[in-house]
Amino acid sequence: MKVLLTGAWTMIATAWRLNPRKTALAVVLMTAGAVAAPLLAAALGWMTREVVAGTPGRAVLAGVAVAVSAVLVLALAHFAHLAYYELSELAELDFDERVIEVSNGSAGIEHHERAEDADTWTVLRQEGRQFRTGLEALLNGVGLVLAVVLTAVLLAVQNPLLLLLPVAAVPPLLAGRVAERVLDRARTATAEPTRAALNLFHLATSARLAGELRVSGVRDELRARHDRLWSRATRGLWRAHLTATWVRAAGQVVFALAYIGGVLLVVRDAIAGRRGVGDVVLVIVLAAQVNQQVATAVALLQDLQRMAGAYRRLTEVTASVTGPATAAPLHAPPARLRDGIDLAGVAFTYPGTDVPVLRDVDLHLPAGATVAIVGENGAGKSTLVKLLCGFYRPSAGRILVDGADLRGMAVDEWRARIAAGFQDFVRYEFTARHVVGLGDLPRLSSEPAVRAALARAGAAGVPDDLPDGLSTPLGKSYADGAELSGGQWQKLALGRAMMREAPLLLVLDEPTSALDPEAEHVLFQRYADHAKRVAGRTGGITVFVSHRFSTVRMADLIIVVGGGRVVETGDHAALTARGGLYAELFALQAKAYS
Ligand SMILES: Nc1ncnc2c1ncn2[C@@H]1O[C@H](COP(=O)(O)OP(=O)(O)OP(=O)(O)O)[C@@H](O)[C@H]1O
Repeated sequence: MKVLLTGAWTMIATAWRLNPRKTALAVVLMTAGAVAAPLLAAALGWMTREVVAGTPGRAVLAGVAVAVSAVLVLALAHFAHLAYYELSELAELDFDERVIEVSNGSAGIEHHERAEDADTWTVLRQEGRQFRTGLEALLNGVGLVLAVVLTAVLLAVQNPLLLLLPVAAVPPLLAGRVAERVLDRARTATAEPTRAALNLFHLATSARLAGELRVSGVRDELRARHDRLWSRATRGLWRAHLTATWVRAAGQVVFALAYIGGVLLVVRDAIAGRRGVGDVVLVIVLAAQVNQQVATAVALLQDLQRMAGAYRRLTEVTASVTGPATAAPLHAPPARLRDGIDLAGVAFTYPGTDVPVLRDVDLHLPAGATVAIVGENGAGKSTLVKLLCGFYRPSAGRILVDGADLRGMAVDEWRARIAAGFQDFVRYEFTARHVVGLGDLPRLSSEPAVRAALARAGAAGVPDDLPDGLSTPLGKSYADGAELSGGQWQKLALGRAMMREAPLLLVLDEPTSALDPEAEHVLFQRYADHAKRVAGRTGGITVFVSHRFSTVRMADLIIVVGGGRVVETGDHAALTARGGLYAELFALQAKAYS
């Protein structure tokens, strides 16, 4: 009940915050429309009484009352729709924005890894779409409460025993709540196959992946898997719907019996001459309305419960993402790096798994250095980079920035001093200028800054190939959006990473995989020169992950990762002379190219 009231309150408060005038109008119209229904029953009873009594003048008056209340019942709800339609659009948008904010508002990204949170996100994305129904239910509910009160008064005047009718409405209400809980549990339980099926659907319909899917001929396989996942999800939901229907039906039977009893009570009074025909008509219509009110209340309660559930999930996920507030004051990153970054006994295990991905990592990344991380697939290179960016906290050990623990540093401020380019970069469908400028928000639209960043990324020529230069909208979101090649997208993403001119840490995690080795080599050479100049001022460290040894060999320090441990460190000359894993990998690649 508390969840329900909190959800209802949050909804009405949201609607009021978004547009108080429309909220008030919708409440007034909905309430008046709902109250008009019992008034219609009263007017019908009155009209019947006047007709039976043979008073035509009063009967006509009562007829007008019947007509007016009938029109109000039909028309007011319709006008209320117009008022809350816009409100529900705004409220849905507001809900989506909160989900986006929570999804991206945390320091780390663990909440995207935990399976139980992933299920909550899936349900949240779906439930957000139901906002319209939730708000409509709430507004209807306000009117319904008044209508129920008025109906109860009219029934009590006829026979106090008839007040048991609304009481008999309680079992269907409770049954409705139980049924919704059954459905809610099923929705959470089937979130995993639903998420997997949606993922397959996006994959199978993505324009970007269409080529690979065709060549590998996996269409039927994907369809079969999609089918199996949906069947699993639907089976679970169907079973829950069946149970819910039985539970609801049992509740409704209780009310149906009470309804029959109530009508018989007044009919008996009428036969005994204690009541007139008008009273019988009134009770028959009112009792039917009580039935309808109960059905509406059950439906509204379900909608409200679903919305309340969505709010509860959002609140829970917000709390789990934000975590408890840290008591100790956080320190700011240094203005410039003097010593560098140290990793002391660092180990890391991904949330929800129990195999450590990194162990016993002790490293010193000197200020101003260019550092390459190499190793075989799955060795832990990207994980190391993510720890440096503060996406995750080490499970053991410490990362020290000029001696200060990263754990105690204000993550937002640390991020503001980092620039990063990843293999999985974002294809923002904005103008080319903004696609790059987003790398440094204060200079989002600055043409000189964007061009300089593109030059550092070896991508100065990309805008020249676009119909409207940097002003060209990119991607399929626009009718006239230009579509870029994978390499062009990657170059713009690299430009974005280069927007911050003097970061303390620049991480490049295979951001050049779509470029040819020579282009990658030239780019790193150019960037390393720039980095050296900037490093003189800020002591900034460049860390890059690459499988190409022609690039790697340029680094001041090469870190070789193998099986979750650092197996070798040194520069190219020292490592080749050592004849270890690096020398082996280097020789293998050199042979492949020769
Ligand atoms: N989000 C995650 N959750 C659980 N395990 C993960 C996650 N990301 C990576 N891993 C595991 O951690 C190990 C190291 O992955 P990582 O991405 O750091 O390797 P990598 O050296 O960068 O590999 P590659 O060269 O293929 O990019 C792998 O075994 C991988 O399965």
